[in-house]
Amino acid sequence: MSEVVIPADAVVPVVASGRQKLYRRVLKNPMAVVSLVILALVVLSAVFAGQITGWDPGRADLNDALAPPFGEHLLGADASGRDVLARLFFGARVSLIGALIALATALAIGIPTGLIAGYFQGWFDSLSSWFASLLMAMPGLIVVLALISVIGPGMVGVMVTFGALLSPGVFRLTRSGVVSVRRELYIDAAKVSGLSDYRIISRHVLGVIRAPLVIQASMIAGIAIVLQAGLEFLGVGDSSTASWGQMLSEAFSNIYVAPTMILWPGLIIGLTVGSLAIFGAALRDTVQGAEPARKTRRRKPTNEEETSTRRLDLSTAATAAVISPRDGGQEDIEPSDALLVVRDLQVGYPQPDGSTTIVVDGVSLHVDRGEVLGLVGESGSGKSQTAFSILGLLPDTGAILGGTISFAARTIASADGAAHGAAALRGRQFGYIPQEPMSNLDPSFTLGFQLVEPMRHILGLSRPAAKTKALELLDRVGIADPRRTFDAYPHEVSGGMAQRVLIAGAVACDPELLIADEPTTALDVTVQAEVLDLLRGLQRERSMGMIMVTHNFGVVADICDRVAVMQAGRLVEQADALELFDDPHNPYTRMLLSSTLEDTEPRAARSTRPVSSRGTAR
Ligand SMILES: Nc1ncnc2c1ncn2[C@@H]1O[C@H](COP(=O)(O)OP(=O)(O)OP(=O)(O)O)[C@@H](O)[C@H]1O
Repeated sequence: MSEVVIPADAVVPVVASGRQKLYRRVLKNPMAVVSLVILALVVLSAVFAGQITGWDPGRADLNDALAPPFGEHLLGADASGRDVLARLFFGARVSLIGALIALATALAIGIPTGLIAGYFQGWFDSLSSWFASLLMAMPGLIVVLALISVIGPGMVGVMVTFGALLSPGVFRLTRSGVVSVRRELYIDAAKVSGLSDYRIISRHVLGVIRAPLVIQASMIAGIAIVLQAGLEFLGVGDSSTASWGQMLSEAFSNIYVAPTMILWPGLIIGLTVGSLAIFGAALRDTVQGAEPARKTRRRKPTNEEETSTRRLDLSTAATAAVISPRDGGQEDIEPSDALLVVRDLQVGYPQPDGSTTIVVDGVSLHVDRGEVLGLVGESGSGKSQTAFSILGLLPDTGAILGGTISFAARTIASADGAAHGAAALRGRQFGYIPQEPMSNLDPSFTLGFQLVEPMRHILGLSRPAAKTKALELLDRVGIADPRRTFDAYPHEVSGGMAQRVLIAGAVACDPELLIADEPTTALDVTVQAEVLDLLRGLQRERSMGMIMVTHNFGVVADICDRVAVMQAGRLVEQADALELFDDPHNPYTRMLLSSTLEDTEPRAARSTRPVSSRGTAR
């Protein structure tokens, strides 16, 4: 069976305003317009075949046998005296319905299996990929001929079989499209906002493969028409109904007597299949031409970060073995009413050789209500892995190997895998602010849609109520023109605005715990301070607990009440922020402090902070 190949770079989302105006751009392409007109004429002639020709396609009159064109019969009559034009138009019905059946079957099998395999992967992916390869290796025509000998020449059975044999192409296209986006940060962001897998797949993933699927569908329809005509030509179709393949076969038998007879079915098959292919190509060109480059998942470190990391790397070896008196960050004063408690957390990645890479080891910390905990350390020290463990968003290859995580006195994660509470808390009690605002927004949807959707799903708000709340939130996070931003697509706003939108989204469902993963790193320095002010303001007015993941002690000085310092997956020191700045015990902490603060002063004076309920300065 011939495979329909869509180039990998066609697997791109139809985005932004491009999506709205796609049909307009397609209509500006002359090839697309011509092919659409031809396809429309074929469809109309099939639908109104009886009215247009006035002839019964099965009515034979030997007096008219092989009558020439432009007489009583516009395109002449065949060897049995049947009207060629009527048979062409009625034959179009057979071809179009056959193509639709094959197409529907291919899409019905290929799309769901491709979505599930690409999104969830695992055993289903392996099994379905193996099965798709098996189907593609089958000689399609022979399978269909064998089937016809068993079930007879009925069109439905034959075209369903064609569709099933063409479905691996759809499966592969869908799967590769899903795989290319499933690791995108905006998919993680959608998970964090509490959306179910079904909603993420239907809204964020399916949108990416919509355009390439349309292209693939046009090609499958063309192939189905050709294959069906080929079968009819070989005489294995239903001879009682007029069809293009049957007309070709009859014309071929009389080619020396009436050579023009072969022209009409050949022409209409060629025009229809060619138009489908040209329309698919025009659509692909339009989509690709309009596509802005998709942001990559991983951000390139800034020069400042690179320098900082290099500085840290030089001194890490010297400090690695030293643990301070406030060592290991082990919690000896964990309050009984703490909002979040992490005890002896160990996270690891099993390796193919049977060993396990431990990336977080024995981390214990807590966050009180209304408290900001800074989680600090150099790149690779395990900050994000700790945060993702709390959010229940570790990659499939990673696992919690030891310890527990409790939220509001309920265990939500443990090494035995018995507790999986984080998924239910995401978007509700847990809010998350990511590092790279742009990558965490789906380019296919407006910012407003991305704010409203979780609110409708999680808070059960109506669309107008969710929109009103979204506009209020946009106003609260300092967006100058909330309505315009609400209707904008991610590429139409600046990084700072995008981060404000994500902050609005993170607090939209009134979370109790906000986890901010280096929320200012990707922003311009002038915007960083404003975003920190905003976060601090929101955190205070809502009394949220907050974990601020950062490598920057300037940020800690600005916003954190307590600090936990991580090095190589372990906590090396944990203390009140004031104490830590005044008297860092651990050499690694001292080295971090000196490397971060050597060029800059903390922006806010710490003495201006209020005193928390636990008596720690903020
Ligand atoms: N999917 C993964 N598979 C294996 N190891 C991983 C994976 N993700 C992260 N790690 C490892 O876990 C360790 C901790 O990574 P983590 O992302 O938590 O660091 P980080 O302190 O947040 O750094 P950064 O500030 O650069 O984000 C690193 O050594 C990293 O290589």
